[in-house]
Amino acid sequence: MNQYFYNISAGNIKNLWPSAFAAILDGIAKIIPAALLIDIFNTIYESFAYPEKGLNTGRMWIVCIILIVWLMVSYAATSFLYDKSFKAAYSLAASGRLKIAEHLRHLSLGYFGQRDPGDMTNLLLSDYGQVEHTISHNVPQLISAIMLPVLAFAGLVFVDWRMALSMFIAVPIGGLLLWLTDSIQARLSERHVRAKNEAASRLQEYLAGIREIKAHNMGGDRFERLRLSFDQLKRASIRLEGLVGPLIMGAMLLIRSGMTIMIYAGSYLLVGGTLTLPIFLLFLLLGTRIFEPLTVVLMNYGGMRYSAYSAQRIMDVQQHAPMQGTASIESSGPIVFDRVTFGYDADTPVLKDLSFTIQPNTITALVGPSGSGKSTVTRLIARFWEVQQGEIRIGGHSIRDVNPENLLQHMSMVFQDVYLFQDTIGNNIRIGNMNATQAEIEEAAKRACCHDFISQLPQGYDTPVGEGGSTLSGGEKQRISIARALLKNASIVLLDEATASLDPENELAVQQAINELVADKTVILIAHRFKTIQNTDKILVLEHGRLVEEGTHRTLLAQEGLYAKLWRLQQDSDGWQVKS
Ligand SMILES: Nc1ncnc2c1ncn2[C@@H]1O[C@H](COP(=O)(O)OP(=O)(O)OP(=O)(O)O)[C@@H](O)[C@H]1O
Repeated sequence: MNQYFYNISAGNIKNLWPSAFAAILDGIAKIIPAALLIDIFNTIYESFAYPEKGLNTGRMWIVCIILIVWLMVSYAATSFLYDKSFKAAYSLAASGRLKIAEHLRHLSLGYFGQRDPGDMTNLLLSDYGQVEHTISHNVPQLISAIMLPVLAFAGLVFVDWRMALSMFIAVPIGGLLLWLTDSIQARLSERHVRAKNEAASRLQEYLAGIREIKAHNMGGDRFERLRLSFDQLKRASIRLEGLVGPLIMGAMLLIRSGMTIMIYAGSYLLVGGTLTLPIFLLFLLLGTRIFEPLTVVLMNYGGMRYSAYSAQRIMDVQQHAPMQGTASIESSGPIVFDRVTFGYDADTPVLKDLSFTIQPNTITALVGPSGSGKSTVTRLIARFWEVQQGEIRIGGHSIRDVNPENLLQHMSMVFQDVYLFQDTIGNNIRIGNMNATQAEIEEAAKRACCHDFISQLPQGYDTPVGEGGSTLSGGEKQRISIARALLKNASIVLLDEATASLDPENELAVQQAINELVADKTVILIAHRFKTIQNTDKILVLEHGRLVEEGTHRTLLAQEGLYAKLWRLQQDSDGWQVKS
């Protein structure tokens, strides 16, 4: 139970106090008027039983006034505290979501490779929504449902222990039933969440790949996977409701049977003369009130069990250790790969025993056949993944010890697959430097050869970009990405096929812009077109994740090895054309 509260409060049980306090107050507020009503009844009853005394109107008035004042005070107090509990729930969820999003930023990209994107979206929206609802609605109900019977039992035992016992005797049996079936419910909830995540992932995949699905007329297979996942979700939902529902109904029935037992026992004792009518009425009135919250809680029990699993998933992500490191690199210094072995999956290394040194303020080109590990080298320099063996050092510091934020401050990157955010073009360039002025953004855009096309758009730099940059061409996106890098002006520049998707007209201009960008920088460049790297300071030739050659264009050609072979192949392919 403690773990449950710990989880749903995202590790801070104090967050639940306002709702707990509100719930207890609300519970007491419900009992007091009932007790006062009994006093009114007792006063009237006495006036009939002892007519010589007459009706004690003074007492009646006092009780009525207390009742009115109590109702007003309790209304004000509970609405104030409920307001607090709802606010606590919603702010907990809002800050929790942001905290998780921030935490995710500090995890290595390897972590995301192990999880489905749909799963993460579900976690942040659906799981948090579930927990939010539990804290704002179910936790107050649960606390009230537990506290009320306990307080009532403690009080009623002194009024008439036989009646109190008969009223509460079935409660532990109902609780026992729930406890015994808890593991089944936990398992079914878990399966349901998994099925829901799978359906969300398949749907996301289907929508993201809709272009390919249409282009290749893939309806059948893809649609089948989507249909299967929805089918699985339907079955998991039916199983969850079908099994958990009757169990909860059973527990509810058992608990409610306490009222029947109490009525039976009360009638028996009343007839026997050992119980007075007002006491019997008191138990009858309180009985309906006390078990009401418990019934509501049981109705929502499935949802609460479910949210326990949601909360556990949130905690698991929160407890996943972020990337460590406190050192900072002041000036970039040489980049050293020291016997680095790395695989996205630890059992299949992509880079094997890789060693080389890149001197500061030089341009180093990475070449090699497709899949040889060139992009992986650049991702490791940026510490998107941690290496499994060996060490990468920048300026003498192992990057494992460097603060990841500090490391990335020193790097500008231009990837093959550019992602643009759903924002204006200007703001997408500003990502390079959030403090940049409009003039600086335009200057960077001019140098990256995208100012002209942006200016021709109806809203210029304020033109919104579709999600992922879907409203721009590949070349346009890449130029915007170069503008970002120019704006960042970091000392290490990682260029991954920066000019691959540009038309020949723009390529020259972009090449000039890149030349400006790379001046006095440490540059690691992946370019498939060898003519762009003939003048680089060093070329590293990779094959199957190993460094097979290293030198300048001239020395490598003279070696007549893999580089010379790839160079000749490219020379030949440059002369190819599609024949009509
Ligand atoms: N995120 C990833 N998860 C698992 N495997 C990956 C991932 N990225 C790349 N790989 C694999 O690692 C190997 C090296 O990939 P990498 O992208 O570094 O090669 P590359 O030389 O840059 O290729 P290309 O020239 O085609 O871009 C390939 O076998 C690739 O399939």
